[in-house]
Amino acid sequence: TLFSNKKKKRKKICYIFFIVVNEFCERFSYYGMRAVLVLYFRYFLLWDDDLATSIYHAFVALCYLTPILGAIIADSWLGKFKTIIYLSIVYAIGQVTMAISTIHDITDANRDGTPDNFTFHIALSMLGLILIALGTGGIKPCVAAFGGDQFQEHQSRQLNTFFSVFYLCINAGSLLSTLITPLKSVASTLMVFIAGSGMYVKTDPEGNIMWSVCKCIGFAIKNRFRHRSSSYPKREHWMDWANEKYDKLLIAQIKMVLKVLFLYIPLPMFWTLFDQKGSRWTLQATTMSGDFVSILISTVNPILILTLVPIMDRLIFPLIQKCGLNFSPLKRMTVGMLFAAMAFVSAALVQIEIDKTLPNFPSSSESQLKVVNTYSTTLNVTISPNEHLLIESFGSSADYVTFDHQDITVSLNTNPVITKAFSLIKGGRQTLIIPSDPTVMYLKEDVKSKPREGKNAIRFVNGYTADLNITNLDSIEPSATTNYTLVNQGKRDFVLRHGEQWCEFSRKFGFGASYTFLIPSTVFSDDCESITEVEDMKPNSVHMALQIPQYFLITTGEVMFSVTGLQFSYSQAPKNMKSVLQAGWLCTNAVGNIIVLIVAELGKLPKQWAEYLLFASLLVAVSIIFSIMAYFYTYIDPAEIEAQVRKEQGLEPEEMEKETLEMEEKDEDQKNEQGVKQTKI
Ligand SMILES: NCC(=O)N[C@@H](CC(=O)O)C(=O)O
Repeated sequence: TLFSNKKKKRKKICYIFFIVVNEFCERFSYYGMRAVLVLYFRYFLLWDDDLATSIYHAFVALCYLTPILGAIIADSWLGKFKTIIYLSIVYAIGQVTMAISTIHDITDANRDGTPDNFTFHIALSMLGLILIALGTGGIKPCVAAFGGDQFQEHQSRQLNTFFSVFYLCINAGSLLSTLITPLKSVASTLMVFIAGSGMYVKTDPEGNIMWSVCKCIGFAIKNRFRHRSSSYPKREHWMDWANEKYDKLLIAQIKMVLKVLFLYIPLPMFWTLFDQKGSRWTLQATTMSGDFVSILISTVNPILILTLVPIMDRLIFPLIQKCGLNFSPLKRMTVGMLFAAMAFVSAALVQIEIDKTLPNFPSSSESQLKVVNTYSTTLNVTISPNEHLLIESFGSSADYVTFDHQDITVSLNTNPVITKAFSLIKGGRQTLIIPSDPTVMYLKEDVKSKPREGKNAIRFVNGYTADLNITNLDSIEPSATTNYTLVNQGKRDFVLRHGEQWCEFSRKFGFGASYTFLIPSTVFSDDCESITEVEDMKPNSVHMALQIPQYFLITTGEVMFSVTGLQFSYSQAPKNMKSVLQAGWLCTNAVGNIIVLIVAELGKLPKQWAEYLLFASLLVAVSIIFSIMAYFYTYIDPAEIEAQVRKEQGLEPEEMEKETLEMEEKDEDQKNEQGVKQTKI
């Protein structure tokens, strides 16, 4: 017996291995594609930021809505195993379609590097994304539930460990996807999963269960309405009004599912906060300093998951249990929400620090102006009505001057005095460039937000007497100013050239700054030494490491909330509705994403830190509601309830046991048979 038990255990570990590796590959493919999706929208399809972000969130929301479809197919029709296989094929076709849509040569007849028919690429990529959403979402509730199905009722500890390992694999896949190309992984996902085919415990679908559930609920509501008069005796549960027509077992199962789904109502709020990691927090990072921005953003969550899941599972939860505290799944989920709320408080504190260092940008009714003087002497600049600035040659005004009107007149104390009228841009920042010939002074528009991704915006004013060529920039005419160019952090070299003459100019950049470099007429004679720099926007000074606490808190929250939610959804579902409840759980994520979309569309509060605090407070309020709901929830053992109902229906427990034994034996025989067949092959 001992030998055969050990053998069984080894066999189980082996086929669980196929399932978790399958999940690893699938998540690798999904996250790898998702990581470059916004970039594809921005730089290939040339969509603006808002459209790219909205379509991205809509796609993510779709990926979490399609699980309902997958669950219906699995539980009512194909069974989980076949659903996973077929929808994985759809998934692979989606990835291939998406990949083809990125080949610009298909419509680039003139070979200029830009597709000629954007509609074709957009249509193809949208089709690809829909297929991917159908594939990834469709299989998602089935894979988790299918993994759970491999365990027997008494193996609840192993089941919990399975879900933790499952979650680890999800995040290992997502972590690695940032390093390797995702396409090949869909094919490997399928192969790994099929490889374990002969070993799995496959539960058969039980007819069109969803349709029966809907009909049964509909009948209960109708019947209750028909018997609304007080002369009819009350029933314990409103679903009991379906007793006249429907099987007691089905009604009991629906009651179990509805009880859990009701509990899910407040949960999308957690995901609303969680999903802002990829949007608001990423934007926050671009206003901070530190050279690990992209690595931090794409890897910190999975790395923390890989560390925290084992710590929680092996250390924290057992320790809490040892202290005699009952840290039930719903309590864990509540604490998870509170951690997410704390993460947003931490984000608000970081934001307050960042705000202290941010420039004072103009409001929509104001205009800001700075003055740069490349004239040969110091100038006294008067801007009507009462702004007086003294600006040295090859220098600038100390900071931007803010006006609440747009029409200004500028006077220079040259001989004769030069006066010129300008109209400023409302809500904009501009620089008045005074060239060597001040009569042609002109306005140049400045950046009015922090350069993206921690880059630096730089431009040059040519005070040299002839055209100049600067590395990577078009040639600049005398007295002209280039448009901004974005440069990365670190040391950058620029070569300035005019005919045979040249000099090299080096500059070390931080993050998120903006500079105007003034090139004097002596530039070649002093080997670029005399180039002066005007700081239009200071570099970011709050270090990105300050974001680590918020990532740590939200990931701790995720481990408590998401891993537990996954286990809870499986354990509280009746056998024939496991995938349906997994889909219900995933839907909370979809709704969370949709809320992010709506919030983004409605716009933000004027202060970002206030928005973070608002979200934190909302989640605290929601977690209080959830804890009250959880207090009234009684954990159930679906198998026990089903057995009890069967018993009430006249099926004796012995008969049931016999039936189960027979089924298990049949299963075992089937597997042995397949094993023999495989060996023969
Ligand atoms: N750390 C993100 C993560 O693990 N996400 C999971 C859970 C989910 O999105 O519902 C996943 O990608 O499956």
